[in-house]
Amino acid sequence: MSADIFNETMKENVVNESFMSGSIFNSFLTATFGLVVTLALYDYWRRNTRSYKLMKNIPNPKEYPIVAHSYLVFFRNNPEILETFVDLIKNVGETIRVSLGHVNSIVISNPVDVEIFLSGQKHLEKSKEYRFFKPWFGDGLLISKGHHWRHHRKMIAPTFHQSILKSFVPTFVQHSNAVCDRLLAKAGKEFDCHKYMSETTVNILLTTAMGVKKQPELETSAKYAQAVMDMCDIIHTRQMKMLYRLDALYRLTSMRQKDNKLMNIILSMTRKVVEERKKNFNADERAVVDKNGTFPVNKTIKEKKEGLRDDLDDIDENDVGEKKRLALLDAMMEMEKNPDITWTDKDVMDEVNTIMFEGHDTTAAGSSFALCMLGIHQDVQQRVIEEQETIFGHDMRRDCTFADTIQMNYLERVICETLRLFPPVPLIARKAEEDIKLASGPYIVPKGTAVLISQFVIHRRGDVYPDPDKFDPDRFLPERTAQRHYYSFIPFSAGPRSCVGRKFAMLQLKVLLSTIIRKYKVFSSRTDKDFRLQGDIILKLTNGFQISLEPRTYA
Ligand code: HEM
Repeated sequence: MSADIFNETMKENVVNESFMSGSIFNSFLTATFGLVVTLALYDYWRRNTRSYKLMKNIPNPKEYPIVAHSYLVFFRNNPEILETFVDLIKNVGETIRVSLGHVNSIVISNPVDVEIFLSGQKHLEKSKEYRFFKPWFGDGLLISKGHHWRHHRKMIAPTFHQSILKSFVPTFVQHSNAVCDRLLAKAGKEFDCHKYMSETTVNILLTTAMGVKKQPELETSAKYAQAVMDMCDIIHTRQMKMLYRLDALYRLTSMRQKDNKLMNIILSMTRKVVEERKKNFNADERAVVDKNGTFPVNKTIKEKKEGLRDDLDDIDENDVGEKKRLALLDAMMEMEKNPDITWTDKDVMDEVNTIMFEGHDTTAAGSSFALCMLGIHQDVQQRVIEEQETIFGHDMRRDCTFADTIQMNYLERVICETLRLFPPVPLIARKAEEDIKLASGPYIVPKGTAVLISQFVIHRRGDVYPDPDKFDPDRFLPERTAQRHYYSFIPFSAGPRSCVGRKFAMLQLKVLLSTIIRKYKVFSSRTDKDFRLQGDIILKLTNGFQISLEPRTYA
């Protein structure tokens, strides 16, 4: 190659390169300009939606263009999100607007507003955030809507009739005794009681509502319970973080692979339960024959304030007389066989998955928090044991009966106070079915908005509960309860869509705690100021439910 040709080629290369880099630069500029214009248009659109304009006057934290309030959750982990949320309500107000990008939600914490959304038949649909449960619960009670929900609620609520619950008590006792035996190995040491409580509550559900006959392997129950907790962590992250909300992006993440593995563990366990029950199903053998129809607790139910009554109260009061009654899974098997009732295999699986989750993780958290509280507040524990002594007399080791639980008024107050301070479900959400004016202020909630109701925040309102962080079970003395707005204590939600298992939960908690407390003195080296709370679907302690136990001795 001659020098001239070489120089020419070099010149051409330089020109080409500078042309190339110039065109890359131009493309970059065009793309950046395009992105800025698109984002500006998006922000203009976001601020001009009907929903945004109607909610503009609702107090809210500092809002940035495009991301709006998303920055509040961007770089925060789940425990930090709960803290941020509580601080917001303290600093911004009892009612706040939170906009994650263009998705506007309202957080309400005044009981008069809460009543609007929970009582009555209007706002029964859950907000869009519940859709992340769909692969797990299908159309189960917790997330279903419309006619499907009404039909299922009507069929399932009677399976929690008092006569069925009464028949569960010996099984509650059996599992409570079994966990006490296992806890003996931990006596004198500090340990996390949550694992023990969740194994127990999983096994209780399997052997009561699900009718499993063989005592389940503890390892299987523990694996299921852990998978449920990890899955809740994932769902909570998807609810809070914009990037994980989009299915297309979520599919590309490593979280999705973990999600698949966890769902496998969860669904294979519930599938096995249903298959086994189908093989051994005999309705007559399992039926509870209810001859009495009514129990003394009905007195309390009748005295209950009108605003808090729900279908469970109606069923216990009105569905009386001699009847054969079936527990949940058996009742669903019967419905499936009945040509007059629409009930499919999928309906059975959806409800089993829903109730296995709702029924165990909540009571595991409730009992673990209660044990921590008893360990911290020795004076309260002393009153609990004195009440147990008046009920059990000189036979503190005997099994607890349904009649005993009715006399456990102080223990019931301890459970209520625990659920007030540490509601296992710290937040629920409904979809506004029409434009609604709030009762507490000049605010409009537009149709379609997600209405977030935080039990955690409502239960700690200083104007409703003086010295709100103090653990004081006597707040639940009937005369003190009567002075509060009835939507100011809603651990089980309230109204037509309240927790269908609330009576099951209260009975189980009484039997479990009464059995443990009669066998062990509970201690804690912490105070509740040391608690590191995490509110991902079910309230937990990231630093563990640490307690220690000492066996009680009786003469
Ligand atoms: C301390 C224990 C419990 C607490 C604090 C609790 C709390 C709640 C709350 C707050 C809701 C409303 C959820 C929402 O609107 O998003 C709910 C619904 C529900 N709970 Fe519970 N729950 C407990 C125990 C149970 C048990 C033991 C079962 C079943 C055996 C159960 C089954 C359900 C079901 C099926 C729903 C959906 C009801 C519907 O939408 O019609 N829960 N629970």
